[in-house]
Amino acid sequence: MEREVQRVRQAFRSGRSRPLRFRLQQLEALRRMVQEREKDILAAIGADLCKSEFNAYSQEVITVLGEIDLMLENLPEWVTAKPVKKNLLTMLDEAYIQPEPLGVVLIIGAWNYPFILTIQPLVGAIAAGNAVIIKPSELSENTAKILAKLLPQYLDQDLYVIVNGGVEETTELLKQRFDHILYTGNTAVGKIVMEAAAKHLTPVTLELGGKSPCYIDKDCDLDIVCRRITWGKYMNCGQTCIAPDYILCEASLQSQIVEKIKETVKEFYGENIKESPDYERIINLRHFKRILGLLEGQEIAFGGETDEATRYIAPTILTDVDPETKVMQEEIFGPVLPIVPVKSVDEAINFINEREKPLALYIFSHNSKLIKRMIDETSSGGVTGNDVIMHFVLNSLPFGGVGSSGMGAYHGKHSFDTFSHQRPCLLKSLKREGANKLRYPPNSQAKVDWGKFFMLKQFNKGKLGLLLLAFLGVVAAVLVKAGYY
Ligand SMILES: NC(=O)C1=CN([C@@H]2O[C@H](COP(=O)(O)OP(=O)(O)OC[C@H]3O[C@@H](n4cnc5c(N)ncnc54)[C@H](O)[C@@H]3O)[C@@H](O)[C@H]2O)C=CC1
Ligand SMILES: CCCCCCCCCC(=O)O
Repeated sequence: MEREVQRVRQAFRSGRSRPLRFRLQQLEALRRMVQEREKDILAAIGADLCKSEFNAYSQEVITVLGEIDLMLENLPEWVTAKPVKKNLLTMLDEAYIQPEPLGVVLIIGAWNYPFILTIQPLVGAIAAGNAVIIKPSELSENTAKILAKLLPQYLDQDLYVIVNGGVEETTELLKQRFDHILYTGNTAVGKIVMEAAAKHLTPVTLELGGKSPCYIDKDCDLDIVCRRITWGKYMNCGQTCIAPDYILCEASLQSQIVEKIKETVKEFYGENIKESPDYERIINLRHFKRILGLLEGQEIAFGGETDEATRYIAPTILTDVDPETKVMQEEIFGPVLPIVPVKSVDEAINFINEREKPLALYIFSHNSKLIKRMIDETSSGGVTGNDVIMHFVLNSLPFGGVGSSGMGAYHGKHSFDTFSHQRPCLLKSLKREGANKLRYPPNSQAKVDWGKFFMLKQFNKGKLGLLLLAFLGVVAAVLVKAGYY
């Protein structure tokens, strides 16, 4: 592993990942890969998660293509140095921020959206001029294999390297020195990643999980609310990090919510959900059994059917859920939707604030003041009001967690920034030494007074002095303009 990382570092040091033209070429090559090998990619995702081609395309491929297009369009502007505001001391100098690549980036992906969660960060890392080691999840083995086959056919083979394997390989990788690590996965492993990164002072972006609450106010259109929640909760069989994990609402709304979700499930997946090409399966037996364990002792208001052989779990709703039970203690990551009754919005806000900061918060209400109030009085990685999931899709919004749901963010320009160092540059002239002498020893009250004038715009010599100084300023400006200084 050490040799592999060294090889990538050597390639980075060659400097060829830096020029804008090269970055654009690589992004175009990646886009060609996705377009030319679309069938293979969709088949691999399909085999991992029992997902239809339509769903694999619309949930994973579209967003990646959109991200590449955005980079291709905006990269020339983003890589350009940005001049910054100057002060009196630096008004004749050049001052700007130059984004520069960080170096060798490690991207560790998760299995639930195995394509987008590795390729979307890769797009950002290439755009920012880095070399990259990509470690897809071993649980989505078909996607991991197809990526290992395709990426070297389209991208520079020394700069962008894929390493497949499990915990052992990831552990070995994490011993190496990187310039940034972006990890997507569960919070416990997030701590392992951060600990390993700390040994090299490597910055991390941690895209973790958690329990994302969904508050439903009684002032709303329940038909629409339930349709949107049904889509976001049962998409990918509930294995979405920003799926609404549980519902908070007044007890009286529960039965209507159950009825409306039930109707929508029928509308979306038909009478026989098992036959629906739009309904996925649980990734493996371990997760299947874990989710079944969460149902123990619960009041199942809808669903609950399971089939171990195909790892099928029906869209399920639990009502009157006790917050102390297991299903409310860990992220569900499956098609089980608990409803926890609360008496008021205040109680909902307290409920959210008493727990770890979630990755997403969803609030449904006609009352925009209530939505804003909940945003102001809680914290979460992101928020969508009156819908679910959709803040992930808008790539002008940074995507990431806060507290135990993660740190740092990516998507669009935010990815470019995450994988860049914003390098402050001040370029002075070797002339104009007269003004510089004010900061050299020996120091004096007069120099301090000049320092106060330049840095704090304070002048303590009375009105006459100020007038004189203004006059000198005008003379200096004229001289500068005329090129005498
Ligand atoms: N914030 C976000 O964008 C997302 C967060 N997630 C979260 O990820 C979780 C599901 O993913 P996981 O089951 O964790 O995915 P996983 O089992 O695929 O693990 C993710 C990566 O961590 C590596 N890994 C696993 N155990 C390790 C260990 N002991 N040491 C070093 N590396 C290790 C794996 O090789 C894999 O590449 C959920 O909590 C979900 O909410 C999932 C998708 C998106
Ligand atoms: C238009 C639907 C796009 C859905 C993409 C969802 C990917 C979320 C990744 C995750 O949160 O685990």
